[in-house]
Amino acid sequence: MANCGEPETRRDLRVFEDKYELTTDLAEYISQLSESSVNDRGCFTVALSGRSLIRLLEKLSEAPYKKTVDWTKWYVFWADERAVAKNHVDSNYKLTKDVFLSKVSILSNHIFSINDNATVEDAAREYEFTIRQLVKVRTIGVSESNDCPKFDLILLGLGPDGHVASLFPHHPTLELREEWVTYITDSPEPPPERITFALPVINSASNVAIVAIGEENAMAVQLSILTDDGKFDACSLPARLIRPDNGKLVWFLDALAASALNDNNGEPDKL
Ligand SMILES: O=C(O)[C@H](O)[C@@H](O)[C@H](O)[C@H](O)COP(=O)(O)O
Repeated sequence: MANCGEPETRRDLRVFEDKYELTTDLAEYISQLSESSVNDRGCFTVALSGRSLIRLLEKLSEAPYKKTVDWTKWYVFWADERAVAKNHVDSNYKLTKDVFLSKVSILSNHIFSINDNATVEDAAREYEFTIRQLVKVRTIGVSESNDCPKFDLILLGLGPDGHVASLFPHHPTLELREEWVTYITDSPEPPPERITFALPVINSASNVAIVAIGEENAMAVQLSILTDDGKFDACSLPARLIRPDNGKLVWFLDALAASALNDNNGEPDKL
């Protein structure tokens, strides 16, 4: 069993009555980060993942955000993608396009989807190369502590097994330190072939949000946020390894996903 080290517990928890309240606050959070990044750096780089999480982004295509967000300054990436055609129902790109990208005015040359015409190995290498070029010209920032890209925001869904992006429990990808983008061919959830950001890239972001909805995620949420007792194997729960070096981590939870938290191991913000 690999030992990935144990993150210190950091809790910025936002717990909402239901998915609708969560969606409203998430949209506001993203729009505020977009505004501050555009003010500070002239652009906003965001990497997406998840399925239900991506569906929540539809809120940003509605009033007031459709008009108030400076979409032309957005650069969109995927923290993970499935190795399927871009028009396949399982494609994260397709889902994002259908529910969000097709409804806002992000420039098409600012949308960095992953090549669906290459092997996963080549697609991962190509994607990392693209990101390296954008870091060179500082469209994507660079981490102060290593040479990793510093995305303004990385949005992560959470699987009931504690996976984030396509980083699954006990998978060797959790050990990667040099690669920025990697691939797997043995995903425990279909489809088996996927491309994913490695942990150092996620942990170099300025902001990371983990979004979990529903009772099926309650145990993974509880174990991810649980105070370290020194014995917990973090690699059994990749979400525990999300610890931005210099950035902020926020958990967005609906009441069902937060239902296994209690006063001893979590103190959700009162909203
Ligand atoms: O392509 C994927 O399968 C996703 O990126 C995946 O890894 C996701 O993060 C979790 O399955 C939970 O996602 P949701 O909670 O957003 O559905």
